[in-house]
Amino acid sequence: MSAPIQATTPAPIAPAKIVRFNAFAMNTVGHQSPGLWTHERDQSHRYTDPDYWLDLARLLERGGFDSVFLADVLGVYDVHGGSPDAALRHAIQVPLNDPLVLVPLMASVTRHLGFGVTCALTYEQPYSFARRMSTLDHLTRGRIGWNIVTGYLDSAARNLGQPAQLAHDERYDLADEYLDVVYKLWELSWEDGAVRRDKSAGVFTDPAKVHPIRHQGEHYRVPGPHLCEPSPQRTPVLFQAGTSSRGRAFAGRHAECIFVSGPSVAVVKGYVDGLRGAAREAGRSPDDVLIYGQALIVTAPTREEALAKHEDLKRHVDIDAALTLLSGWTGVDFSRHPLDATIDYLDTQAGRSALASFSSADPTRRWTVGEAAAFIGLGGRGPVFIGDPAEIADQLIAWLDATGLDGFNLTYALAHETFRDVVDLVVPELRRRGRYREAATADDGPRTLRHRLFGEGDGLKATHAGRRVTLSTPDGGAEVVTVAALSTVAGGAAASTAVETAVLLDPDPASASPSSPTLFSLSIPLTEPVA
Ligand SMILES: Cc1cc2nc3c(=O)[nH]c(=O)nc-3n(C[C@H](O)[C@H](O)[C@H](O)COP(=O)(O)O)c2cc1C
Repeated sequence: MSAPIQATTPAPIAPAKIVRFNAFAMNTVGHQSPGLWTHERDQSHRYTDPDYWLDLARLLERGGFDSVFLADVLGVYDVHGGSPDAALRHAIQVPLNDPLVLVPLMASVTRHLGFGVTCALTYEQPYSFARRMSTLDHLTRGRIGWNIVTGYLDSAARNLGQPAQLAHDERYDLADEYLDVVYKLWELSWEDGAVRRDKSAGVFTDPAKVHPIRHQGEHYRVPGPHLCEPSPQRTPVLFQAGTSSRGRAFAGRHAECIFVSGPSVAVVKGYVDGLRGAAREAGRSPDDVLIYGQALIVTAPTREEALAKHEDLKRHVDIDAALTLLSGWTGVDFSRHPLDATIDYLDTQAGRSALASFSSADPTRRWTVGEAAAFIGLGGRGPVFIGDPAEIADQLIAWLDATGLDGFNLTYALAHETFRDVVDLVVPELRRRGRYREAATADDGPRTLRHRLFGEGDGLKATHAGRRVTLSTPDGGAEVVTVAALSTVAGGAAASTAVETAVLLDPDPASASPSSPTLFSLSIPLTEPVA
């Protein structure tokens, strides 16, 4: 006799992940498609015109993009041929204006779009930088993000008072301490209730609720307090884009959103797995980070039109310009190598991922210099998806499934035509499939960028719960703790007692090594008022 059939509850099916879009731009001509500025339809030569940026902001808002990511470097690309000539001739990220000042402009015509702005921490003191970010977080009503970079161009260091840039791993060590300082300024210096604006009592700020941070580290000494009152997010959403082993460790510790660039599923999947692993090692959930892969979309209403468009774009790629870009990214002067030479990996003091993505990151593929230049010529170091809107949606979803990405950091070939095609053709197709956020309605209140990305909360806690931090205790000792929720440390009434009580959960001396994150190494009671 057969066993009675038992009713089973079917396992709940997880809803399919939405596809996220981020727009990759820079306050310059061309950006990631060297040579394309010469195309008659490209508008990027208008980068000095405020309307150029206002139009882009309105377009991305209409398309429901998570954010616009504004890249930046502080030097010229002079590795190729040992001079800036090629960069100047081909407009390879020069001329280049400041990205930060675009933000209030673009924020003034949008309510939801986030801003991931690149600022190199290497050349600026954390105290003044923290104020600039707080100001922008106020002015955008909580939509600012910071792409944390340490730079990769020696030309930047030489112009900013250093003989050469710091060595690769040292830059990340510096960055860890920098983050330590700015977290303290943003999260711990002002309690939530510090600003009273009490006209009848004549008290604007309660001094008992504003604290020094007394940071004394290897590179920085910052007594505090922070100059700004708490902004909607306090800490801007933290973006990062390094995949070397040191870069991954840094990202695992700090990043909430990560950008990766790789030419194939194999390379990108390797990056994604490594980065999620690094988040786990830092005591966070691997899904606490959103990872966006670089990509270019070439689309049109029909497949034939899209293919023709792609052929037309390819005709404007300039190989010498592409090599100028690649040389700057990698620190290798590719003008000295024939186009048919194969690329091997070597450690340089520039960024390491760019070279690795055409060599060691995929051992099954050997790239020649010419192939790599042609590849990055259209859309930089990511794949190019070509087809009608349905074909594009299929490709995006297939990449998401195969790599574990959360979304795409979209480059353009033609400004702003490429993004307009995405917004008008691809976004509606993804929405039809339930794979894209719905259009914002008038009822959708403005949300902070962090809330919009992670679905809850405005503060760092939304993604940093679970991480381990080292606290210096008042008696000079150190204690490694797991943060249950950053709200217990960050601001508010709880902050005054958090150091001794709420935050000291799960002491874990095993991980108390010098490399442990030292997020809140406070050696002062948080209740201490400003002297
Ligand atoms: C998509 C993407 C965008 C980047 N944007 C910038 C940037 O705007 N400015 C900058 O100095 N570095 C930028 N970088 C470089 C990274 O900050 C980092 O230096 C690089 O990825 C190498 O890191 P790694 O050696 O740890 O792999 C970017 C990297 C990627 C992948």
